[in-house]
Amino acid sequence: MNTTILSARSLSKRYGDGIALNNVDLDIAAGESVAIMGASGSGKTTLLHTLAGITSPDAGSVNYAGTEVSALNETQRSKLRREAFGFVFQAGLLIPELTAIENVALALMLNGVPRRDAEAQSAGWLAHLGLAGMEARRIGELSGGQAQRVAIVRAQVTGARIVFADEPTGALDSHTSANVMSALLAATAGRGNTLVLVTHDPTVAARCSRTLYMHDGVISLAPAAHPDATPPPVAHPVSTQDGSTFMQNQNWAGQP
Ligand SMILES: Nc1ncnc2c1ncn2[C@@H]1O[C@H](COP(=O)(O)OP(=O)(O)OP(=O)(O)O)[C@@H](O)[C@H]1O
Repeated sequence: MNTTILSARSLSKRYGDGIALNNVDLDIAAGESVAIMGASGSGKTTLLHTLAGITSPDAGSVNYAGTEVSALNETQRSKLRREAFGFVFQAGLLIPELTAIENVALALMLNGVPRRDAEAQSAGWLAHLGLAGMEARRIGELSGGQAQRVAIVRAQVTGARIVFADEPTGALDSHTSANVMSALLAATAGRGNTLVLVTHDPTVAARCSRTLYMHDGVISLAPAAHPDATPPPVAHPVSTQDGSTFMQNQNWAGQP
């Protein structure tokens, strides 16, 4: 649980006169689920994209499992993203013209898996996340929660060691959001992989093993006095399908 899989050192990123990341240091261990909260514009998405090698920092470095991500060229970074990382975003990255199974299988086929194998693996994973019978539906024929579960399957079907999620439950009602979070945690930290997610929702953050707060491009362990950063309730242990449980959200024990 203590093996660092992703670390950032002195990350800085400016957009014009604005500072999106200001000298950020962060270590994330394999198997952790880390929630990033903070006010709008505080730098959460910039941090997520910089950790994932989508955005290049102006200064500082990101290291993934011994690889200096910031030193890779775009082709190498894109290969790393395809093979080691998965992504779940609020609006989804799903292709509406394709069916659920085609969306998932595509991720495998891009990594060289033959179509027949890709579809067989995808069908297994879709069933695992409660989507059996929906394989042939196009994305528009699924509910928001079902579509997000397809996005989760697609993000981790390639064996992603880290899944980055930006507001994965942002468009969902609270009941569906809780179900999608269960699926996301079971498919990532529940399998020993890592989840880094951005959320405005304290109940979503409370399901993760650690919550970080961003203020003006800086990370802290405590929320600002801002309505977006209301402390989450102490987390309940989350059961996985294999009967184990996730850690509680530890930041809140005994904190004001
Ligand atoms: N591509 C860009 N061009 C210019 N400015 C940007 C760009 N991306 C982000 N910014 C600015 O950087 C700052 C941090 O943005 P970021 O999207 O990381 O914040 P956030 O905390 O994720 O916000 P939100 O919760 O609203 O999504 C903001 O001031 C934003 O306007």
